[in-house]
Amino acid sequence: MTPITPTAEYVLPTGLQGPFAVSTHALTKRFGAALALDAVSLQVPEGAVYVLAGANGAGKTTLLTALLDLVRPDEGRAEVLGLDTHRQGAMARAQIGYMPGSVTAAFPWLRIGQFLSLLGGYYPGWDASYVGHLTERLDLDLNARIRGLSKGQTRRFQLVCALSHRPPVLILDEPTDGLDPEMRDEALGLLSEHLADTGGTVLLATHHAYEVEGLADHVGIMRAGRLILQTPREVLQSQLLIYRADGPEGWAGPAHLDAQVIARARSGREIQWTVWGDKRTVEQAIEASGGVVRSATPLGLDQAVTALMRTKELR
Ligand SMILES: Nc1ncnc2c1ncn2[C@@H]1O[C@H](COP(=O)(O)OP(=O)(O)OP(=O)(O)O)[C@@H](O)[C@H]1O
Repeated sequence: MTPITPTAEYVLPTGLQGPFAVSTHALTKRFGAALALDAVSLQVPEGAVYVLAGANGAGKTTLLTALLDLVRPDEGRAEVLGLDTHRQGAMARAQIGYMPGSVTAAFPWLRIGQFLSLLGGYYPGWDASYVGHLTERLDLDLNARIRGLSKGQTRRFQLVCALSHRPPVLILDEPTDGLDPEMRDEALGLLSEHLADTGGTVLLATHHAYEVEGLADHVGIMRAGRLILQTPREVLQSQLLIYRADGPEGWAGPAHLDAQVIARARSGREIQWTVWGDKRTVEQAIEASGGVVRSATPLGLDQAVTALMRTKELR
């Protein structure tokens, strides 16, 4: 099959409904000449597991760090649970469990247990037994010094720090990066338990959407500083389908589809379209052109994200 990259511009609806646990309003950030965030208006509904995808350098980390007020936007503003992330930064951060994308951990001379005791002092509802449960599940030695941790151990330690105070909002930057498969499953299991216990909201950036296939219910895709799409998962599944169809010798499919073709491929007489649009409308267009639709199937989360990331332009 030879995929054909479309050249048209696409307009995809968002359809997101509030209240939003995290929202940004035309957030813009420049690093010199580089436009890292271009008027980003993110909307993460309360209780959502929102997956933020995008190629390297798309602006995901800049967006997440702006929510922590670690990066100051040039324009626009952001809110977490209704708190302005700059003017009410300390209050907003108290609501957030944050796992950074980098493996650098603070206070490298401390032991894990010492650091967690220190952290607990900032949270009135700190539950030491829950923290013990987290460190045990992620196989962390409380006596280990932070500076001596491997990359994967540091990532596990960072995840414990993010979850330990049971925050209502989790912001996780590549949470499984550096984890071996067993620890990745353990980490995702803890995340799932956290969600069941707290009913909280998760915003996570990842290059591996398949890992959160079972958790994610909202998707946002960034490209070159722009949020080119954000949508509930069920909209993705009902609107973005792969159509497999064939027709008589020489059949090339409908000249025009009243929907947005994300990708096309041909194998012998079978043509495959990845299309965003109303299923019945697409099927009727294929049939009207003399084709027979053999199947119309939704894409898995990872497939959908990859297909949408590859399109030339989404607005
Ligand atoms: N501190 C900085 N100074 C200068 N440019 C920066 C800085 N931080 C980010 N950038 C630039 O901003 C853009 C967005 O970077 P960002 O790290 O947010 O992307 P990303 O989507 O998280 O990428 P990745 O998937 O590789 O982690 C890139 O062009 C990057 O080079």
